[in-house]
Amino acid sequence: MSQNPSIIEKHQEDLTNDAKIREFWIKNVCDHNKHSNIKTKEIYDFIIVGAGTAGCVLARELIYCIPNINILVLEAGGPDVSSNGLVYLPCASFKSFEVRDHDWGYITQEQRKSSSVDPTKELVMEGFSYPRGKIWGGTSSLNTMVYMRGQAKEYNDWAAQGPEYKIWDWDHCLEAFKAVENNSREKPDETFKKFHGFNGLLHVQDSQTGIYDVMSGLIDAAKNLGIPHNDDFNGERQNGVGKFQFTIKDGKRCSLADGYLRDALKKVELHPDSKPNGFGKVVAVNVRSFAHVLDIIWDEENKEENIAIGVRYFCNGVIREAFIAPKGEVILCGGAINSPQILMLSGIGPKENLKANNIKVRKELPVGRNLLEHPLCCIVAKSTPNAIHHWSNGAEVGILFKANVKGNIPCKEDFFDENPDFQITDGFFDPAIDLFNKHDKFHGIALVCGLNVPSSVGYLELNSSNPFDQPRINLNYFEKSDDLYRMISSLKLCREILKQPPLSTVYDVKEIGINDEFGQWCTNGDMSDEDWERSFHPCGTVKMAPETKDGVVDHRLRVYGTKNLRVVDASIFPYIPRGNTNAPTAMVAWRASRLIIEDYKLS
Ligand SMILES: Cc1cc2nc3c(=O)[nH]c(=O)nc-3n(C[C@H](O)[C@H](O)[C@H](O)COP(=O)(O)OP(=O)(O)OC[C@H]3O[C@@H](n4cnc5c(N)ncnc54)[C@H](O)[C@@H]3O)c2cc1C
Repeated sequence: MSQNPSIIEKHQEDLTNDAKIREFWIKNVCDHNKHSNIKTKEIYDFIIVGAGTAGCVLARELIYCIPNINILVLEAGGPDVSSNGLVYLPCASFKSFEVRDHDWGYITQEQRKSSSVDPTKELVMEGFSYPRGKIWGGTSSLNTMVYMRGQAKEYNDWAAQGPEYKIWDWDHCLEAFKAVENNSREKPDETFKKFHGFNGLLHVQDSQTGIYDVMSGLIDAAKNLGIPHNDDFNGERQNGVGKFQFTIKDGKRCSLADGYLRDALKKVELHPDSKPNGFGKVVAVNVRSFAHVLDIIWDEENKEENIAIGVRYFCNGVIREAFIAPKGEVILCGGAINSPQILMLSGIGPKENLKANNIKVRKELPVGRNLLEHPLCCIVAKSTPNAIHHWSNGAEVGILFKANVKGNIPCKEDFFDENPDFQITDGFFDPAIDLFNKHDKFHGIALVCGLNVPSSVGYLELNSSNPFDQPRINLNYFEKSDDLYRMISSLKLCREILKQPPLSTVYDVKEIGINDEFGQWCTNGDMSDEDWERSFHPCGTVKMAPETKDGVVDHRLRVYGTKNLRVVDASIFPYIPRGNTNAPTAMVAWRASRLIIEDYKLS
């Protein structure tokens, strides 16, 4: 189909601005009847929606493992080369997720609840900005680069959902983690070698700044309280204090676009057509940038079966359609907010929400219902000037332990518990680095407390049937009071750490406050309410589980009640990993590639 060129020309400038795109969409594109003569017919073996963490791994694995196929990758954002290379700079990682061009610009819903501590008090959490990468590499191009997998236990919980889920037990997941990883630790010992991979395309390394004054001060302060040292959070045990490893290579961020997508793009072959003198098929991955997928195209001749045959997308002011070849699949890798949105726009989701938005229900499933997150609160302290290395990526030390459900300071047993549920990540800042944009007047430390196993569960739902409209993101933080008390327990621990030498003695560290309204009860009143609210790890919204247990995809990540349609990204996690979510998502994509390859070869 071709759009009226004058409309496109007129709006060309506006197409870099999200609000304008939405307006343009409503005025010119929404009316499908106006464009019923769409003619473009593109056919691919696989259509991957989203070139994020999962999409990049999947594209690379499929193109190298299945002969003679071609793949279309549709990415709503652009290549990761703009912003003067900002995304590559580890020390700018706390800036890169604020660059509007790379971000979907989501804002969470306001949340109101009565206080668990003082039920007469109503608490209001305003909506806050919720970064998600809209760029090659997706959120791996703007994240903080911490390499953390979580614990064997939770993957075994994934596998415990039924005999067929055994393909997700720790042994299978560890194989996938190792396949993706290329760890460059110097002189790794035998235990390290057992748990790590050295030939994958995702580069992982120790902190490039080494261990320097204030950072080692923080580690010593934690050790003073009896917290054991841990030199590998992805090894035998996860508890303790130590340095993280990072997805960095040669001083530059290694996103999954760097590691995987660029490698996939190297594979280009001309596969001869079977007909004499026939044109060959180009066997390659075709990445189309600024291509926003609107919905799935279904085979209308077999309505009952919900057979996905392609996708509709919006690119350069034109609606296009792309189709899959026989044996092909549509694979959604849009991440935990967008994959459920695309499913719902395509008629797969909770009946009430679809009907409320005039979307025909094809298959009723609890899409968007299991929104899992790691709530974060932040405690801030001043320190002596210039204690931070200017090349630091801001988050280098981790402290993992079991938090106390009654809100007490964790004790020695909690520090040695091998299933920690809490993660403190340091953030060092100085005016030059300006960690949160607000503490620009002093040098200091932020300890970011993250609840790794929250009991509260959120949900997301459509706000409208407009694919450019944001879905409503309801996080339901601290709905269950044990989450709040574990957070309070950990903030109290942070306070004790900050009082310890050498932080208090050598670096003159002094607490300023807890940036969390919900943490007020354990402060001494001297606090600020800014920035408490950041959180970065949404997952679970397209849950992998039996259909009777609120699953949306089965153990092979196929959407229930449909054909030729899978979801492969952080949205399929049935339970949230105890740690960060980039490595687990890449692992899921690698496992999924093996399942897809098996199914392709069998079909
Ligand atoms: C600020 C921040 C810091 C973080 N820090 C860490 C960290 O230190 N360590 C860690 O392990 N994890 C971290 N994470 C989380 C981690 O990066 C993500 O969980 C992970 O990248 C998710 O991968 P994904 O494939 O599910 O989604 P994404 O990587 O978000 O990929 C989805 C892709 O799909 C595209 N897309 C979506 N909808 C459409 C559509 N309709 N049409 C076309 N394309 C579409 C998007 O533009 C995007 O490129 C952080 C996250 C944030 C936001």
